[in-house]
Amino acid sequence: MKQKFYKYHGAGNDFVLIDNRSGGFDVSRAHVAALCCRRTGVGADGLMLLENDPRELFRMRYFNADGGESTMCGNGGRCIVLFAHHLGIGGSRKRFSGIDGVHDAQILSADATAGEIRLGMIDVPRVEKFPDHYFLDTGSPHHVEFVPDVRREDVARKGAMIRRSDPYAAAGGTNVNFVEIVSDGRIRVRTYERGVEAETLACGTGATASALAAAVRSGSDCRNYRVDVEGGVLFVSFERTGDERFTNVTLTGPAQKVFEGCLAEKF
Ligand SMILES: N[C@H](CCC[C@H](N)C(=O)O)C(=O)O
Repeated sequence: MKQKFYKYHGAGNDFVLIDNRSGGFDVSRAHVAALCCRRTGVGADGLMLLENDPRELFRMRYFNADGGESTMCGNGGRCIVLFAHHLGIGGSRKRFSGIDGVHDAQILSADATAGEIRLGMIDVPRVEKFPDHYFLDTGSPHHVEFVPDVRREDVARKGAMIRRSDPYAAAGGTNVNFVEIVSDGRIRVRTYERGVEAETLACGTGATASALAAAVRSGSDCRNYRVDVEGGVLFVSFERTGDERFTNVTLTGPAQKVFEGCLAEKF
């Protein structure tokens, strides 16, 4: 039987989605990378499988465009919630398991193609501060540095250099975010994504990391951030306990179905 696939994006971060509840999808590195290839495949920043889970509504597995299974994807999390909605799985609130733990999501609005989704992210117990950057894990690892004007940043070159530098190289690399403070509670972010090995139009865990780092850096008591990214606008909210512990972290933003299709027999 031909394998159906679906294409979604969240603020321009785009994904191939597969309903793999019956199992059997070929997750070899070569097959996933071939599907994500923008010239000879479907083309995407990543691929996600929706699978059965023993306790939660479903399980999300995330693979980067290089074919490797990876850590949490925030934009992907919002897209897979809309995908589950389109498959008739669960109601407006959905609880699913990801590689970093359980996520509670709420569909704020949705129609047959688009939706606005609020995604619960994991707690962030620590934000590491360095002279010229921050490092934190919001479900994926993020290097965050603040710059006067993100539009002037050579994200491709600087991002690749930092992503492969020590100490990140030995730990499997990191995503790299360049952040401009627009005002208290508003930032502009550009992200070089590990596993895509390029700048993406948005990175959900990166937008989240950038907002938390901006809160630590500013010392303000702002708890809600608007994050302007190349592909649109995301919103991050959180609670702070102590100086650097973040809980009730949420990432809110759009998810959009683009098309669906069937893979050719041999694909
Ligand atoms: N490339 C990331 C995973 C996807 C993150 C991004 N697409 C998001 O929306 O959070 C990594 O390997 O750490």
